[in-house]
Amino acid sequence: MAAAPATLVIATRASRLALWQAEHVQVRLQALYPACRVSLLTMTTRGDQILDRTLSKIGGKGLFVKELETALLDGRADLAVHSLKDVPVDMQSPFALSVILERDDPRDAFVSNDYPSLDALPAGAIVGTSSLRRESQIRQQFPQLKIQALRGNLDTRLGKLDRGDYAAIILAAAGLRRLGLESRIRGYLSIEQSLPAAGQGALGIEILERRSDMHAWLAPLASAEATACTLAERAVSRVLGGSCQVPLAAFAQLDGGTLRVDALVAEPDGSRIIRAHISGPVASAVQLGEQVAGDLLEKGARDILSRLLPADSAS
Ligand SMILES: NCc1[nH]cc(CCC(=O)O)c1CC(=O)O
Repeated sequence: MAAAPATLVIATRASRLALWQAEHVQVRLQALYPACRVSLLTMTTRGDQILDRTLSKIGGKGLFVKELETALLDGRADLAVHSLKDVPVDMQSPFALSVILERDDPRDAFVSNDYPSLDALPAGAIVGTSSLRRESQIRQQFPQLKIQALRGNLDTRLGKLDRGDYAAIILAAAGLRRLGLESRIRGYLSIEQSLPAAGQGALGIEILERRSDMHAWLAPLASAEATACTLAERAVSRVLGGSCQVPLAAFAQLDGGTLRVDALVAEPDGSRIIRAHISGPVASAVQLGEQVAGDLLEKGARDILSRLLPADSAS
């Protein structure tokens, strides 16, 4: 292995969640390499600046990653820390996802000041989420509720709830926990009730592919379990051409040496949800994900995707 690094610079977005994640990795790297100076390079991305339109209409998750990648290319930073959920599945050379860290709670959380759960909401109550994945699953189970868009960082979203714009909002439990906001969680949507997004709750570290020194330095941070699970989940999204324009969920769990992968594709209005699952050896994580995606396509996901995506990107 290469000699320990003298300095490491972590590129990060400026949101409180991004900073928590970057600082978490900073602390872990500092513990691994006590003599190294590990610092943060904080930047505001295009995705952070655009608050008035829904993300799915303006080009999606890549918006949050581009500026950070430029810093890697310029040599201003050595690594970028991301919520894995926000990292495009088609990451390409010269960039690489080097390691995936241990996963936090992957579930979606129910947050409300007035109600304990989705079941308790009266007909017509407004639930905030901008995720088509969450929207389709909630609409199928609770057609009497109204779903309305909810954008902004976690503090902004909670502020909109507190202002009374929504009866309840749905957020990733992991993000709330990281910001010390776990007390805002009134309940959890079970995995069955709201199948999570690929990578939800896990952190990924992006570097330049050619930095073999960085790969070696980061390797001790990897979680074998989270890596296997999220490889399968991201394989599902890759085959289905996943983006935030598609209600798509993929979640894998490891039980001994057996990986179980669950996935779904839905009509945004929840009128139809196509599900598939598979179990197999953890060493075949990617193939298991690809197989589940193939099952979904055969069961009707192809029709849904071809309507939701431009003709050439639905496979
Ligand atoms: N979509 C934005 C985003 N990206 C990562 C998280 C939370 C942390 C995670 O899921 O890993 C969130 C907030 C949310 O979905 O409520």
